Parts: sequence; structure tokens; C-alpha cells
Amino acid sequence: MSEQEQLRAIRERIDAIDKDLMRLISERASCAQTVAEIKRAAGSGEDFYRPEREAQILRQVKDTNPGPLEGETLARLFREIMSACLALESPLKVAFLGPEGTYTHAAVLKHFGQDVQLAPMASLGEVFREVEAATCPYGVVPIENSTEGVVNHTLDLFVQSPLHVCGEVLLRIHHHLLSREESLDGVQRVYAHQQALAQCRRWLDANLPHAERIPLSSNAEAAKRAAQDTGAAAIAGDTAESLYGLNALKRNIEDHPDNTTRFLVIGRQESIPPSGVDKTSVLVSTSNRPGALHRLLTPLAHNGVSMSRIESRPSRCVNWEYVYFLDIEGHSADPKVKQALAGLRQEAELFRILGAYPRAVL
Ligand SMILES: C=C(O[C@@H]1C=C(C(=O)O)C=C[C@H]1O)C(=O)O
Repeated sequence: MSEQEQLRAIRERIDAIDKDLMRLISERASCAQTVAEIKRAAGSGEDFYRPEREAQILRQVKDTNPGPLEGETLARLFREIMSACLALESPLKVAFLGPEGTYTHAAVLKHFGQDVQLAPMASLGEVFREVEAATCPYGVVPIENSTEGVVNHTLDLFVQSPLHVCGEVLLRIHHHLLSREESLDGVQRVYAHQQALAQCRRWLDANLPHAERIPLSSNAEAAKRAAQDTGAAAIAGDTAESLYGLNALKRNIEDHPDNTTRFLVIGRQESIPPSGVDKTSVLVSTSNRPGALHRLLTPLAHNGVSMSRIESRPSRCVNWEYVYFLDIEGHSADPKVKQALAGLRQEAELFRILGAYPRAVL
């Protein structure tokens, strides 16, 4: 067979596969519609999103991937198929720290897919309020960064909010220096979110030691300003770069190449059923007595439950008293986690399960 004939044959095969894919995806979408009809008929409300089921499907795709595509790549494609199917049932509206172009925006798309309805908010407080007021069923907020640590404002909002955690998103963060200027010599001011300035501190010290660093409410806001301002640059990501038509004077200026931010999905649902690979987040406080924290955490050790994170924040009620945020491995409904939590509850003055939710898959 000549090269032309070989190519024609393989392209015919690809066309036939595409037809099959189209038929199968449409059949899958009809099934999702039927799920919605069954739930509506049973009167079980308009809440069709099932995070634990989505996590299981994505995990299954990664675990049974036959190749040659990467498991992560195949899971991303399935993420979009599910997003489109869910939008057919009922479009999902998600509040996040806007404007469009923030890293939180990118986290929303990574977790929910492209078919989500975006509700950009001006502050983290507004994201919480929007979800509390049921204007949006879900919100996405940054919680910690691998270089800069915890986002204190988010933790403080959790202390006062009745909302629950129903998912987590991990996003590799690449920062670029974006500007209307043609070269670094023209940059006198750098706008960015405080976290981004901190994550690029060494690069800025070495390359723009004399430029003023101006913290703003978000990186997208910084990009917007840099687009209007001569002599200015912004630190922001890919989405902001294309959205605000800026040049990347330098890409990937983050001090740590594996710079990752973790986001939480917040909602009003009290608990998400176990997906098989889950985490539980808990808020506790204890009196300021010797050994109090040790006693508080003992039930975790006794039940063989591992804690992946502990953060403390001032309680804001009494000086030098703290609340602790714990992330533990497993779901609050797993027998040993349940037992550990019961012990913790007895030792703690304040005890609240913020949520049990699937560990990030993508
Ligand atoms: C189809 C369902 O609803 C939604 C859509 C899903 C999908 O497309 O696979 C999975 C979970 C839900 O978010 C369901 O409840 O199974």
C-alpha cells in the first residue's frame, strides 16, 4: 500500500470511531437526563451534582486507562463529558474569587469542567455569603499554597460560617510577568495579589529590585490595571494573559517550580457520601492548658487515623486562645475515623466537622 492509501485507510477508521464516540457520548447524555427525570419524579430536589460519584468515575478512568494517552489526560476528557452531562440535568452555578482570569477561576474549571456557570465575586467574604444565601450552590476558595502556606482569610471565614467543605482542587500555579511594556527596563511597578508577590519574591529581588510592589485584591485585577497603565506589570497566569491582552515579559517566575495551591469547594450540603478515597476537615478548639493539644490529638493516634494538616488561628474571642483546623485521612463515616472523631469531640471545647469529601483526583 502506498503512503497515501495507508493514510486514507487510517483516516476512514478515525471517522468511523468518531461516529461511534458521538453516538456513545449522546447515549451517555441521555442517561444523565433520565437520572434527572427520576430524581425530579421522586421529588428529591434540583441538586443533581454528586461529587463522590464524579470522583469515582475519574479515578476509575485513571486506574483502568489502557493507554497510549496519559491517565490524567483521559480523566480531563471525561471531566468535560461529565460537566456537559450535568449541565443538561441542571446547570451548576459556582461562586469564586473574581474577576475572570484568577487562579481560582482556573481551579473552578479544573474541578467542574467548562460547562459550569461562573459567578465571579469581588472578595472571599462575598463567595461565602453568596453560597450561604443559596444564590450559588457551590463556591471555590483558596486555602493553602505550597510556598506561602495557609490563606488566613479563608480559615477565618470558616470559623464564622455554617458552610461545609465538599471537595478540594489542587492546581499547579505558574506565574508570569505580564505587561504592555516591551522589556523589563520599562517596568517601574508590579501589581499582584499578596500571595503571588510572596511566591515570586526571589525572582523580583533578582530581576526587578527597584520596581515598586503593589498588592491588589486578585491577580486578575492586577492584570487589568497593568493593561491600562504604562510602566506597570502584573503577576498573573495564562487565563489573565489572554483575557487582558498582555505580553508575557517572562514566564514561570515562581520561586518554586512545583508551586501548587489547594482550593476548597464550599457548599451547604452537610455531608458527601464516601467515595472510597476521602478526607475529613475538622475545626476544633481547646483550653490553653499544658498538654491540651496533645490530649486533643490522642484519639487520632489511638485509632490509627493520620492527620495530613494542622493549622492554628487566633480564636478572636479570647487573646492567645486558638482554633485548630485539622485535615484527616478517610471519611467521617469510616468506622475508625468515626471513633477518632468521637474521642476528639469529647476533648475539644469547640468541635465542628467542616466536611468529608473526595480527595482531589485531577
Ligand atoms: C448522572 C448523574 O449526575 C451527575 C452527572 C454525572 C455524570 O455525568 O456521570 C455524575 C454525577 C453527577 O454529578 C448521577 O447522579 O449519576
